[in-house]
Amino acid sequence: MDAKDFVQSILNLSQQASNLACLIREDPQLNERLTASKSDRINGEADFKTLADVLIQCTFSHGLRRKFPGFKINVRGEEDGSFPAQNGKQVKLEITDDAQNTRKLLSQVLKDDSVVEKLSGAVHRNMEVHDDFLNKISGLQLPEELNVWIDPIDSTKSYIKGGESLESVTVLVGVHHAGIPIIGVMTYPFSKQQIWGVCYGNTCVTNVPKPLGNSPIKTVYTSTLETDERRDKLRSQGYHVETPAGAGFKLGGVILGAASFYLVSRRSTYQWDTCGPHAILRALGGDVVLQSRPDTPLSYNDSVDPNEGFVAFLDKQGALKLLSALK
Ligand SMILES: O=P(O)(O)O[C@H]1[C@H](O)[C@@H](O)[C@H](OP(=O)(O)O)[C@@H](OP(=O)(O)O)[C@H]1O
Repeated sequence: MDAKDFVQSILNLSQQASNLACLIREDPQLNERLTASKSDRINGEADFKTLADVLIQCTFSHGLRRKFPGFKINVRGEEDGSFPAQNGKQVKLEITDDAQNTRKLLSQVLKDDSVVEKLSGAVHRNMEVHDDFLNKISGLQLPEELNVWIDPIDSTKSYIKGGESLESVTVLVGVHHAGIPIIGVMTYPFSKQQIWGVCYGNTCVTNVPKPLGNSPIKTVYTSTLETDERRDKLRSQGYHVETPAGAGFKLGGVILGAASFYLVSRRSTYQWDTCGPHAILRALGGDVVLQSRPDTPLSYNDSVDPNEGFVAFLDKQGALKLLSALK
C-alpha cells in the first residue's frame, strides 16, 4: 500500500471527524445535549458526549475500511462502538455507505428527527485535504498489516466546557506496526490545524517544521496528576512547569516547540492518546520513552491498559537531564 494514499485518507477522515466534533459543539441543538448534566438529559438520553465519540470513531473506521478493502487494517479506539438506545439495549453503531441505515441507527438513540438528520448528514459528507508535503511519501510502501488507534475527542473535559478551552481538543490517529508508531495525524478542530508525520524504514517525513528549541529555560508540561513535590523540584532546578489540558495537546506542544518535554509519572494516558503524536515526534527525531527505562520507547499493541509513566521529547540528552533532575 502506498503511504501517500493511506496518509491522504487518514487526513481526510480526520478532517471529517474534526468537522463532526465542531458540528456537535457549535450547533445549538446538539450542543444543548452535550452539556446537559446527567440528571437533566434531554428525553432521558444517556450521555451525548459518548455518542459523539462513538459516532466519530465508527465513521472513521468505516471510511478507512471502505477505502482499503482487502488490507488488514485493525482500527481500535477509546470507544467500543456501542451506545445505549432509548429502550435500554445497546446499539452497535455500524456505519455503512447507506445514509438511511445511519438515520435508522441514530433514531434508536435520539428522539429528535432533525438532530438525527444533521448528524447523519455529517457522517456521510466526505472531505478532501490538500497538502503538498504528501508528495514526499509517494512510493513508500507500507506493510500489509496496519494497526490504528483513534482518540475521537481528546481533552473531553475541555470539549464539554467550551470557550477558550476548546483549543486543547484534538482528534488523534496513530498507526503502529510491530509495536512501533509509524504514522501520526493530529487534528485541532477548533484552531483548524492538522499536523502529521510518518517514520517508517529510512523515511521520516512530517509537515511540521523542526522547532528551534534554543531557549535556555526549558518548559515542561506535566500531567494533571503530577505531584506538587515533583513540580517544585523541577522549578527549583530552573525548569518552567505548566499543566495545560489534554494529553494530545501536551504532546502537540512538544511537537510544535511550545514545550521541551511532556512528563507523565502515573498511569494516566492510553495508547490512543500517545500513538499518533509519538509517530510525529519520531518523524522529527524525537521519541517517547519510559521514565523507569529511558532506553525503552513506549510500544504499541491492542491493549487498553494505561501506559507506564513516560517523557516525550525532541532532544534526548535534555530528557535524560530532566529525569536525573527528578531523582
Ligand atoms: O479526554 P480524554 O480522551 O479522556 O483523555 C485524557 C487523557 O487520557 C489523560 O491522559 C489526560 O490527562 P493528563 O493530564 O494526565 O495528561 C487528560 O487530560 P486532562 O486531565 O487535562 O483532561 C485527557 O487528555
